[in-house]
Amino acid sequence: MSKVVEVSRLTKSYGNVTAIHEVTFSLEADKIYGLLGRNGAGKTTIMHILTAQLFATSGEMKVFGEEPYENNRVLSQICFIKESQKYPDNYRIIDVLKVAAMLFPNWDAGFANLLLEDFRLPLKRKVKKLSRGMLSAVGIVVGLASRAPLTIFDEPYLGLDAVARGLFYDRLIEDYALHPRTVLLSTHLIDEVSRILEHVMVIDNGKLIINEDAEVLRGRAFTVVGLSSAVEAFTEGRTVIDRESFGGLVSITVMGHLDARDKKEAQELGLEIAPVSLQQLIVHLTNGKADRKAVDAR
Ligand SMILES: Nc1ncnc2c1ncn2[C@@H]1O[C@H](COP(=O)(O)OP(=O)(O)OP(=O)(O)O)[C@@H](O)[C@H]1O
Repeated sequence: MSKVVEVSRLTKSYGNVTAIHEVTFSLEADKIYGLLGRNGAGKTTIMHILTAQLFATSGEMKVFGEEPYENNRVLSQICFIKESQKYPDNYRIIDVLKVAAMLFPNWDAGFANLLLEDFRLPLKRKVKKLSRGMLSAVGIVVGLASRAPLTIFDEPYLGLDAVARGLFYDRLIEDYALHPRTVLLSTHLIDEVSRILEHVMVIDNGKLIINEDAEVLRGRAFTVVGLSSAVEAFTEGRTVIDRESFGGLVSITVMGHLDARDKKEAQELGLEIAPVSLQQLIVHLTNGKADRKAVDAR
C-alpha cells in the first residue's frame, strides 16, 4: 500500500507549550481517516505541519515521498479546508471556484456545480455576505470538487445544519467510491462521522493515543442490554465505560472482546450484545491521563 504521508516523532512546541509530542503515523493512499481529539489536543497543529504552513520543532515528515515546504509538486496535490478559511473581501462564490479550478489539477467544475445546488449556494453572492453555515458549505464544495489526492478537512462544518452535514457525508462517500483519494477529517462529531471513517487517529494532549482501523477499534468494546440483574452479573469484573438504564432494562458498555463462551452465556441470559459507539469508546479513552489510556488502548 503506498504511503501518502509518513510522519515520524513529530514535535511542535510554542515556547513552553508542547502542542504535539513525538507523533508518528502514516496515511495510506485512498483511505478515509478521522483525526479526533478534544479541544486543544493538537489536531490543527498536525494539519498545518502536513500542509507546510507550520514548521515542526523536530521530527521527520514526507508527503508524497517528499518534503512539502515550498514544493509545488507536493502542494498541488493537497487541498486543505480550514474551519476559518478567509477569502478576499470582494470575492463572490464564483470567484472562489475560479481560483480553485486553477489551483487543483483534478478540479471537476461539473461536480462543483452539482454541489452548489445541493447546498443551495448563490454563485454570484459575495462571500462576506454569506451566513456562517453557507461559508462552511463553500469550503466543503471546494474540498470535494478539488478531488485532491490528499484532502484535509479541519472541522469543516461550523454553522452547518444536520441536513447539510448529512449531505456532506453522502457526497463524500459517493464521490470517494468513484474517485478514491486520501481524506483526513478532523471533527468533534464522532458519532456522525463514524460511518464514513476507515481509520481512526485520536490525539490527546499532543500525543497520538489511538491509531487504528475503525472496525478493529469498535471490536475493543461492546454493549450489553437486558434485565438489570442479568446485565450486572454478565459484566461483573469487566471495565465499564458507559451505563444507561431505562425502565427495568440497563445498557452497559464494557472494554474487551467476546469469545464464544461469552456469547453463549449472553444468549442464555437473554442479553442483547451490540457494537460500541466510537464516541463512547473515544470519550472513555481520552477522559483520563493520556499515558495510561495509551496503554489501555493497545
Ligand atoms: N500559535 C500558538 N501559540 C501558542 N500555543 C499554541 C499556538 N497554536 C496552538 N497552540 C496550542 O497548542 C495546543 C494544540 O492546539 P491545536 O490548535 O492544534 O488543537 P486542536 O486539537 O486543533 O483544538 P480544537 O479542536 O479546539 O481546534 C493547544 O494547547 C494550543 O493552545
